[in-house]
Amino acid sequence: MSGPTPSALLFDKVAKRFGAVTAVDAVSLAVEDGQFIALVGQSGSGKSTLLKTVNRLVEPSEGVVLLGGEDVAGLPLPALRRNIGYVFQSIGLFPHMNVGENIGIGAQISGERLPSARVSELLEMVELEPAMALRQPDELSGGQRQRVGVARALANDPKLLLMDEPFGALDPVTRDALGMRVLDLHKRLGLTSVMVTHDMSEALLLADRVLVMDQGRIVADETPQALVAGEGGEVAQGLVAVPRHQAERLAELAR
Ligand SMILES: Nc1ncnc2c1ncn2[C@@H]1O[C@H](COP(=O)(O)OP(=O)(O)OP(=O)(O)O)[C@@H](O)[C@H]1O
Repeated sequence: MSGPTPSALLFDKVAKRFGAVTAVDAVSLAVEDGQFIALVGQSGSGKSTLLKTVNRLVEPSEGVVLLGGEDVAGLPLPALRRNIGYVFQSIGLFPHMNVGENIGIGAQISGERLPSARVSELLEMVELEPAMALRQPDELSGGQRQRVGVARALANDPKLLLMDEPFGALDPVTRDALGMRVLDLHKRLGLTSVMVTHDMSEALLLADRVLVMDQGRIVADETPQALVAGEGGEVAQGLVAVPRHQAERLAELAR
């Protein structure tokens, strides 16, 4: 008899200490297949550290992270990272490689070559022209570079997409457009997505589940609807107050 389907991602009492600093403090959490999670919280609350325990850019001091029921600590790093899309703010495109080569870097590391038709398909997914494949990264705008970062993260058809402040450096219009695009891809490709963001309004508008971190712990785990309705406790409501006050001030201007 087979047991229940394992969670897409499970953190079991995960802790990470850097010397005297406890960055992540005994976090237990299950992320189910197809969820879009936003991880919010003030600077230094442990969001990035928790996210990085999944692809083992950070090794936990205690606890385990299970990906589809498998302990990530027991998986060979290349195989683990091939199955996880990872987008981060500084993107990290290789300057001496063109866009197509950057998108295919994962395949190249595995000794394979991403077919140019696949590169074109990935560029179209992020609303870039296929001809962009031949450009160098320094010939792109910041928004275009970040789109290439998303295309690269999706190149190997991952089931899990991790994003660490993916749109943090973008202007608000580009940020909004790319966020909506990623949400569309999340649904269309059947991804499970976890996004770290400072921006509560971005979290409320994109995610179906918002986790609030404070001093290494998850202090709220709510739907956007519940947060907007005032649930989640003090820290969460402190963050929700920012977009709420902005919306009220904008409404004042319209009167
Ligand atoms: N490699 C490291 N060495 C030492 N301390 C670290 C390291 N990485 C993170 N920390 C510390 O761990 C704590 C949590 O950091 P983390 O980057 O996870 O927070 P965050 O919520 O993602 O912050 P931000 O939103 O500013 O990126 C901070 O006190 C930070 O200084």
